[in-house]
Amino acid sequence: MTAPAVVRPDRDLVAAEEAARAFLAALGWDLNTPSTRDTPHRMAKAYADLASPRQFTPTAFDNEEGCDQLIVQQAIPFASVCEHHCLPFVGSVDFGYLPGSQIIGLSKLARGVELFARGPQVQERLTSQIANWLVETLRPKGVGVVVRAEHMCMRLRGAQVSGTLTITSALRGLVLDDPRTRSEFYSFVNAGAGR
Ligand SMILES: Nc1nc2c(ncn2[C@@H]2O[C@H](COP(=O)(O)OP(=O)(O)OP(=O)(O)O)[C@@H](O)[C@H]2O)c(=O)[nH]1
Ligand SMILES: [Zn+2]
Repeated sequence: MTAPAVVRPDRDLVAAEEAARAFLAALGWDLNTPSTRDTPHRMAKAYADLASPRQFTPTAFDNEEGCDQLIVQQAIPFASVCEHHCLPFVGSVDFGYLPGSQIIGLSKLARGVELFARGPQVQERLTSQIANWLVETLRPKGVGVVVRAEHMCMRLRGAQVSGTLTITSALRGLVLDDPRTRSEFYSFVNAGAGR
């Protein structure tokens, strides 16, 4: 299992802190108060955290029960960073897959979301990376991923719209090609919408 290409292993927290200090000073911040003295350090660490997914093993099991129905997990929360403005976008992921010879440990779906969310992203790429990862890891008969997110770069600045959700999807295999499976996937996803 490979880490997403967006995560840079060569990060330099000392250089990031110095750059944060120069950046905030250039914007007129007073970095000499007791409260802001350590802000460049905190800022460097905070952004590094946002680009640091926890690694894990995507444990899979033989599909001994011969499960041939969709396995769905709803509302996996995530936080990512818009690569255009370096501001967060936050939301949730709904997953569904039609198993082949293997099923995946349920917690690994949430961990897989984090793996791709923690780094500079656009929502469309995040969505398809999650779907492709499940296809490569599990070789299921089909996969569906729906991502709902609010982008802080739209909420806090620019367009300044609050509560707008962007919805993206990536369907693979039978979830894409078989109308009955696709419709069943969306009925699960829509049943959880608005929660
Ligand atoms: N497709 C896509 N666009 C995104 C995503 N995150 C942010 N953007 C958009 O990236 C675009 C960047 O456009 P620019 O015109 O270069 O930036 P800007 O002048 O700051 O634009 P405004 O946000 O409209 O003020 C904006 O429209 C953002 O809403 C994303 O995940 N997917
Ligand atoms: Zn943005």
